Amino acid sequence: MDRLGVPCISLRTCYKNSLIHKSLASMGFTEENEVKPKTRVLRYDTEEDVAVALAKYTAELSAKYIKEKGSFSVVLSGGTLIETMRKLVECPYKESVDWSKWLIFWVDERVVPLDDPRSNYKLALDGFLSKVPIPAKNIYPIHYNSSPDHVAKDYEARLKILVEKKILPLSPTGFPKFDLMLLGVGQNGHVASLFPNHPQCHEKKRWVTFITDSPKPPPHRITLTFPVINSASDIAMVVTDKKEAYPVYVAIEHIHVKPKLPCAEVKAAEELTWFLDKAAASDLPPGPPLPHGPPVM
Ligand SMILES: O=C(O)[C@H](O)[C@@H](O)[C@H](O)[C@H](O)COP(=O)(O)O
Repeated sequence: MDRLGVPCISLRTCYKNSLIHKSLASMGFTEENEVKPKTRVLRYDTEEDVAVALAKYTAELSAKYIKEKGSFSVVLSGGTLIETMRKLVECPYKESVDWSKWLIFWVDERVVPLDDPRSNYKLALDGFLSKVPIPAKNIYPIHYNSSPDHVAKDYEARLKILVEKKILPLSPTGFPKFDLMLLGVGQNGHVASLFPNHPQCHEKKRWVTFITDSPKPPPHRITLTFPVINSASDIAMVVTDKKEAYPVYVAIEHIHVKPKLPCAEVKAAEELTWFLDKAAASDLPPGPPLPHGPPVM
């Protein structure tokens, strides 16, 4: 927060914006044609502030995408994200959001029955989906049926059918294009169920893959792959814990570490927004990051 209580946007973002503005102005574009910046870092004092900001951001994107394309596809993760989404199911958003146009997917799932307490579907159902009128036919859980490989193939096949039916658009990259992904970050820098030093991070063809030795329990998990994650239009990285301060720092400051941290590999097609509370931002330089380029490797 700055002294006026306004969340700090990274100077690097402001710098990028000013370059974008200059080049647009030289091409004769006006503010109306404004291009979104690629990355924003929003720093808040508390987790409560993050929850408030995340609800506003999500509701605004919902209105924008529904106006533009008639639907809003949202990809959820597990962990603390659902709890941080709590303000979205409260006034004014509970009433103002057009929930009938939402489509819900999961970026990852534990290979357990959907009513198992460890299931990301159950987590979202209990904390979010049961509180808003999203039509059941618009909710696409990752079904547990047999082996992790089979579950992953099944979800990929279902996504392909949605693309064929034009319920989901295909991005120019050849992967499905979701409107918004809401991701958490693990202490070891993982996102979704893509863990450092695991081959799933390098998958280039499959839309959905699986892991049977996840360092975060349970070991069997299904996950969307990076080509799908990075084809999403907007991505929010939501982090509100001191435990994740180091991976947040590595990703935002472009620090070279080996193995690479998955959270540093996330790129949105349009805009990546980091929502951080003070604890999650505590390894970043004080105040907004400096307007320099990535550090020399
Ligand atoms: O199912 C999962 O475990 C997640 O999707 C995982 O990627 C999670 O988002 C991170 O581990 C952050 O979890 P926390 O928010 O609990 O730190």
